[in-house]
Amino acid sequence: MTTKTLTEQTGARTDEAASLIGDARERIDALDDRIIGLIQERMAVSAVIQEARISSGGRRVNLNREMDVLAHYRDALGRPGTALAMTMLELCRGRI
Ligand SMILES: C=C(O[C@@H]1C=C(C(=O)O)C=C[C@H]1O)C(=O)O
Repeated sequence: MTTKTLTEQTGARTDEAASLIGDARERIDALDDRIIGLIQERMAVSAVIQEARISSGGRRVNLNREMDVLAHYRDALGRPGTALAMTMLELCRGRI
């Protein structure tokens, strides 16, 4: 097995930049772990709401609420925020 140098792994052209990128990527990996954990927590909370609504005779999906969630993400992150929220809603309530 050949081990790549940090410079090869990062695409940087100097050791200084490679070191900075290596450190920053560790932070990104840690942030991604937290984001994934938060999404999983959100999925569990969303499931509780959906089950309560279905048990009460209602529907799984509530489109008015989903519009508010989409607007929240769009206002914070712009147009890509809408796409992100749509993916997250699909994770939380499945495809409709
Ligand atoms: C969680 C709910 O149920 C569903 C899931 C939603 C979500 O994950 O944000 C939003 C609306 C509903 O389609 C809710 O009504 O709040």
